[in-house]
Parts: sequence; structure tokens; C-alpha cells
Amino acid sequence: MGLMERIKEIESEMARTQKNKATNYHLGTLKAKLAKLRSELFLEQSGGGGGGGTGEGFDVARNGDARVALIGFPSVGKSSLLGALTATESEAAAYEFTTLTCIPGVLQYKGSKIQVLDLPGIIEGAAHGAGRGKEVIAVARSADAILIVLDAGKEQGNRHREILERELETVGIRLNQRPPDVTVTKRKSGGGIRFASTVPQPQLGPEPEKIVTNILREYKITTADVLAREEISVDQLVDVVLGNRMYKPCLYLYNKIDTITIEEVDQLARLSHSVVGSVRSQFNIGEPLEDDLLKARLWEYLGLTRIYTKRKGSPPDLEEPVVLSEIRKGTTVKSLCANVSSELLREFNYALVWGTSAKHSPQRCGLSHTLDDEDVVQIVSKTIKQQQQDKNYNVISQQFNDKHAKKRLEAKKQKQQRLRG
Ligand SMILES: Nc1nc2c(ncn2[C@@H]2O[C@H](COP(=O)(O)OP(=O)(O)OP(=O)(O)O)[C@@H](O)[C@H]2O)c(=O)[nH]1
Ligand SMILES: [K+]
Ligand SMILES: [Mg+2]
Repeated sequence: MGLMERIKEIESEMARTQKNKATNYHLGTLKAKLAKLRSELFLEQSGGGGGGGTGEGFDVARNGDARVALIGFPSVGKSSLLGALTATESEAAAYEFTTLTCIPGVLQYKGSKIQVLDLPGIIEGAAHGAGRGKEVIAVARSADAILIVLDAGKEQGNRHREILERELETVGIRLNQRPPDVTVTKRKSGGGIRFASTVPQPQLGPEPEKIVTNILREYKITTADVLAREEISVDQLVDVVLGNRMYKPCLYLYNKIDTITIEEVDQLARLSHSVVGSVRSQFNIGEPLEDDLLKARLWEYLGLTRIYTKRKGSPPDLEEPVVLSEIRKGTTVKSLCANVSSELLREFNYALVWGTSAKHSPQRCGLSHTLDDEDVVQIVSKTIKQQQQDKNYNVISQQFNDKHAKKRLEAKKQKQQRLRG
């Protein structure tokens, strides 16, 4: 009998067994067996333990304005959370490794669409291939923000949080950090390593230039100018030299606070970058109100901005904002134009901006102006006046429709002929 069949058998036996004191032990044993089989399946699918993760990756097409990956140990409530945030159901159950692949859902919030990815649980050693750890972490690398889900009841001394942070660190993901303000410029000819800093560097010891030279030599760089504009650590310098680090915002959700005391909840809520909540009792998560705390914090961590565009002489379109991400595309007038069309960017003359980013409303702005959430923007183009643009658009769309109507008619005729012949 295959693993899948054995799992099905145990699941149906569990469903048949009534829950009461007498069956408690039996059910417990079944649950343990199920967890073991599930983890065997998990390992089998990832091509064996240690060096695993050679199986196909979780290739999920990017969708929406931003992407969030749910990372956590098994059974902390990731799939339950996906169900609470999006219209997608991902199987959730009381045994570990319920989820075996990547399940995408779409969170609709403040007029934006955020792709949320439910993933298999990861365990210590994930970065080196334990379980499907490598695939899971690859998805984390592709996300704009990471939501680390933790079981508030099991978070003894914050161990899981630390382990997960370390796993992500191992593959070059830096959480809630900015890239250090250091530039390394390689030179073609001699002179060795020249180090300059605009601030004192206590973390690099009494002779910073020596340390910097040694580190760079490790990475086979012998002639370069290094300029630091802030205090850095050795680790940060290594990050700069390697140059392939990814800096991502990360929010920690302590789920299942319905299982702990109010004092414990209070302590967790004080930790940095953290939200406490409970999917089961709809606390801070998936409340009927749009404004639950988790969504609001996610929005903030993704750096999303809604811009309402308007045409001359008509009110702004408040139904469909253009959503820009500070992290990926920036929130300037330029990124707005680029987001709408490359033509708009080419034809750009100036923008009229109403809202909190404007000194007076409307303010006439150039491409580099930084926009705020809920600003209203009208783009004025260089050559073609707005009215003419509208006329052109109508002519083009008429031609487009005519062309397609013709094609459809031809296809119909051909089909009729085929059927006759
Ligand atoms: N008490 C309590 N239980 C919860 C809460 N959220 C989820 N659960 C339960 O926790 C168990 C695991 O939930 P899942 O959503 O399957 O967890 P997961 O992280 O997706 O698990 P894997 O896919 O196996 O890694 C289920 O029995 C859920 O009903 C919560 O807020 N409180
Ligand atoms: K589970
Ligand atoms: Mg799951």
C-alpha cells in the first residue's frame, strides 16, 4: 500500500471514531501515525531528506500589486490564515505537513490586490534542504514581504523566531534592514584597498582599513575604494562585497493567542515587528471590518501607495487606484507614469498633484516628485492635448473593434464552408 493510501485510511478511521475519553488514546495514536506518514510523504516528494529539494520548484506566476510569503513551522496556522485573508481555501488540519506545495490566494485590501502564498511548514535546516525547505525559501526570496507565522502557544523563549530568522539569513535574506550605506568601487590599477568613512567605525576595530583590506582579499578584491557613510559591522561589509543580499520587510504574526494568557499576549505584542492574533477567534485577523490590524500592518510593511488618476475637467477615478510599491517600483510621478504606459512616460510634460504630498493643491510637479497614499494626479502630456488623446483613443479602439469584427466574420464563414464541404 502506498503512502497516500495509508494516509487516506487513517484519515477515514479518524473520521469514523467518535471523540470521547475512551477513544482519546486511540485518536492520539492515529494522529501521531498520520503526522509520521505525512512527513514521509513530504520527504519523498522532496527527493529524500538531506540534500533534498531537487524536485520541481513552486513556480507560481506573480499576480497583483505585491507578493507576501507565509513562512513558519508546521501547523502554526498558515493555511488557516490564507483562508482568513483571501477567498482561497488551503487545507488546514491538526497534523503537521498538511500543506505540501505553494498555494496562492489574493488579498483585496484598500483597492489593491496582494498575492499571498501559503507554503509547507519549514523546520530547522531548511536552508540546507531539510524537507522542501529550499523551495520554500526560494519563494520567500521572490516575495516583496515575508510574513513569519508563529504559534504563540509554542513560542518558548522565542526559539522558533530565531531559527526561522537564521534559515533566511543563511540564504542571504536580510529582514527589516536597509542595505548598508557603503560603496565598493573596484579600480583597474594598483594602490591596494583605500578605505574612507564619514563616521567613526568602532565595530571595525582600531585599524578599520586593515580589516576592510583583509575581508576584501578573502573575496579576491585587491584594488578598490571603499567609502562608508554610516557605522557598519563586519557582517554588513561582507554583505556589501557579496552584493547578492536581499533586503525584505518582515512582519511576525503570533497566531493562536486564544491558547495563552493575557499576560503572555501582552509580552508578545511588545516585540518588534510583531502582531498578535488568532485566526480561530478572528482576533486582529480576518475580522468582518476591513481594517483588522494584520492587514493594516502588512500594507504598511509593503509600502503600498494608492494613486487616483484623473483627466482634465473630470473627477478622479476613486474606484480603481493605481497601486505603487515603494519597495519594488517606487512612489514617484515617474513610477506612476511607467506603471500606466511607456507612452505616457515619453509624452510626459508635467503633473498636477492634489493631496498630502502637494505643497498647495494642485501642485505642478515633475517626474521626481514623491507621491503619498491617496494623492490625486493628472498627467499633462507634451505634444498631444488631452482632448486629442481622447479622440485618438476612440479612433484606435474603433479600428481595433472593426478589425476583430471582420476576423470573427471570416472565421465564421470558413467554419460554415468546412461543415458544408
Ligand atoms: N487554537 C487555535 N488553533 C488554530 C488557530 N489557527 C489555526 N489553528 C489550528 O491549527 C491547526 C493547524 O492549522 P493549519 O492552518 O493547518 O497550519 P499550517 O501552518 O498550514 O500547517 P502545515 O501546512 O501542516 O504546515 C489546525 O487544527 C487549525 O484549526 C488559532 O488561532 N487558534
Ligand atoms: K497543519
Ligand atoms: Mg498548511
